[in-house]
Order: sequence, then structure tokens, then C-alpha cells
Amino acid sequence: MASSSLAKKKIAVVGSGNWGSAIACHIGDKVRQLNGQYHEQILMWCKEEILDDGRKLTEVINQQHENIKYLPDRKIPENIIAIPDLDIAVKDADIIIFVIPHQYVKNVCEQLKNNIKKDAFALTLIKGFYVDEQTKELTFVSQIIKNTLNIPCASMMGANIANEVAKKIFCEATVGCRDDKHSEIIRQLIDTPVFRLRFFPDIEIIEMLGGLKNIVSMLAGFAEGLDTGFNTRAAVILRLGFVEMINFCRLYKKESTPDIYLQSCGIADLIASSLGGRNYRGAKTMVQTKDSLAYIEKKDFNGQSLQGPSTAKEVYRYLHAQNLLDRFPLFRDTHLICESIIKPHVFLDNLGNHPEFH
Ligand SMILES: NC(=O)C1=CN([C@@H]2O[C@H](COP(=O)(O)OP(=O)(O)OC[C@H]3O[C@@H](n4cnc5c(N)ncnc54)[C@H](O)[C@@H]3O)[C@@H](O)[C@H]2O)C=CC1
Ligand SMILES: O=C(CO)COP(=O)(O)O
Repeated sequence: MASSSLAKKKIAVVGSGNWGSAIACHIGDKVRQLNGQYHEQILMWCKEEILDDGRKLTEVINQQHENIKYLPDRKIPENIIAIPDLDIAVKDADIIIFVIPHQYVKNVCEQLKNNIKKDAFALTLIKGFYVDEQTKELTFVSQIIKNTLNIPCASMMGANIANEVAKKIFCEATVGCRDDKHSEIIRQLIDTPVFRLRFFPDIEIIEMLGGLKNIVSMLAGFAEGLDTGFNTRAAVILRLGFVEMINFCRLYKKESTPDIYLQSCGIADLIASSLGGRNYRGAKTMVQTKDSLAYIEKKDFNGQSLQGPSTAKEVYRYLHAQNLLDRFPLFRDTHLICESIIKPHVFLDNLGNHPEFH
């Protein structure tokens, strides 16, 4: 008993927000069906919070088996244990799944450095990336994890609105992985008839699409808030916005799997997020109420995080450094709107001048 249980691989989930909790539920259910290979108990790092009623979030998750703050109304399987101490949650894990807002990744990795298993590997579900302050080079979350922790890191992105995944409504996702053994483990842990996976080697392009769609889905929200017609919205989201996403990816890497943009991480996530994502909803509210995004995030999202504004800022910084802002007017204007430097309608006025038409 002791030796077979020692051989079982352990899983840790770093993050317990809306998506973190939903994917933990999904994997928690899946490992229970696998009988063997994996420890059924999954440790989920939960940044401790005191809720309005004075209780600790980890205690609520572990006693009530529900994350009442970030994923209400979804029973969390009893094999998911919320752990407030990051090091304890991760130190024995063989597979570490990162799912926190991207702005916290560097700190979390710094804290984990020297305290993980040497042969562990990571999977990032985080949508967003950085531009290095000094070099102005693109830096991916998978690279930060890989370089700080010295372990390989795969990525998984797609049209995966967490509340729908939590209800087991069909979706698919795209996995970026260059190691067949890791791909097989990811398939075992996540692939089900209602959550289908496809695998590609393009780890960084998949991440990049996940980050960029948060910018375009904000534009979808601005456009709807401004009450544009459907033709304009289609042009903004699926033509000009999608073209900017693809062109931006090609700045980083000209050659990737040819149909990667048509996978769940590309066009499907763009559509799902532009119809119902938080960035879309926040942006629409901003136009309708004229409140700031920071205020809307606080008022309407109860601790959940809009990743679009910070990604737009990083992208703006990169394009500015490369003298390419004019080639990406939608990305440029999203940042300027988020910073209240231009009014939202200005991006519509600029559409007819988009470089696609020159
Ligand atoms: N919610 C969704 O439908 C989906 C989200 N994603 C991506 O997953 C990632 C995580 O998103 P969610 O789980 O939705 O989180 P969320 O938006 O619910 O964010 C809140 C989380 O951030 C944590 N947090 C706050 N301050 C922190 C700090 N200083 N250090 C570390 N963590 C801190 C909170 O404890 C909480 O767990 C994001 O990159 C998001 O774009 C991807 C697919 C779907
Ligand atoms: O990434 C998502 C769905 O795939 C969710 O996007 P939001 O963060 O805008 O809700």
C-alpha cells in the first residue's frame, strides 16, 4: 500500500479564483475516475481571505465544499483541499497547474523557487504576458515559470468560460506542449467527452492568443456599449481585431502550426469571450455608465480580475518600442481608452483608416 501510494503522481493547483476553482473541480472529478496513477487528493493553493461574515475562505472551501466567493453554486469535490500556504500546497507535487491572474505570477514563482520537486512539470492556464521593462522583449508566463522554477511548462487556453465549465457544458481547449509524456498526463487529467483537448507544440503562440483575445473582447464590449450595428461588431471582433491578433503573433514567430488561429485558443475563445467574458462585460459597463474600469472591477466582479487592461498596456509598450503602433490601431486605442486618454468612440472613428484597407 505504502509503496504504490508513493508512486502515485501528485497534483497541485496554484490559484482558486473563478477558473482556478472550476478547473480544480474538473480535475478532481476526473482523477477519481482514473483509479491509480494519481493521488486523488489535490492540493489547491488559496490566497487566504476573510469573508464578509468573518470566516476564512479556505475553511469555507474545506468545510462547505464550495468556493462561495469565486465559484458559487458549484460543489467542490471533497478530494480538493484548499491550502493557504503556497509552499505546502506545491512542494510534493509532480504536476503543478498555474491559474492565477498574470500580474501575480512572478512573485508566486519567486516564492516557490527551490521548494518544488526537481522532476515536476507545470501547466499554465493563465491568459496574459509581459513586456520586459528594460529590453522591451515579450515574456510569457510559461517562460517565467520555466526559468524561475527550472521545470518544463506547457500551456492550455481556449473558449473556457469558467462558470460554464463548472456546469459541465461542452467546451474544448488547446494545449501547447512539446513533451509527449506530459501531453499524455494532461490528456488523462483533463480530457473528457465534455472538455475535449487538442495538442500542438506552439506553447507561446497559444498563450499569446489567450492574452490578446482579452483586448479584443474589451473592444467588443466598447462597441456594444456604444450601440454599434452588428456589421461593425463583426468587423471589430472577427476581422480587424482577429487580424491584429494574428499579426501580433507573427511579430513573435512567423511560422507556427498553420491552423492554430482556428483552434479553440484562437477564434473560439475570441467569440466566447466577446459574447460573455468578464472583460467584454466590464468594457460594456464602462461605456454605459462612464465609471472607471477599476471601479467596475471592484463593484461588479467581487475580487475577480479583468486581465484585458494590463495586457493592453503591455502590448502598447511593446508596439511603442518597436514603432508599430500605427499597424495595430485597435490594440493602441484599447489601451488609450482604458487609461482615459481617448474617449471610447474614437476607436470607431479610426476603423475606416485601419491598415487592412491600405
Ligand atoms: N474565469 C474564467 O472564465 C477564465 C479565466 N482564465 C484565466 O485564468 C487566470 C486566473 O483567473 P481566475 O481563476 O478567473 O481568477 P479571478 O479573476 O477569479 O481572480 C481572483 C484570484 O486572484 C487571486 N489573487 C488576488 N491577489 C493575489 C495575489 N497577490 N497573489 C496571487 N493571487 C492573488 C485571488 O485570491 C483569486 O483567487 C487568468 O489569467 C484568467 O485570464 C482562463 C480561462 C477562463
Ligand atoms: O478567458 C475566458 C474564457 O475563455 C474568460 O475571459 P474573461 O477573463 O474576460 O472572463
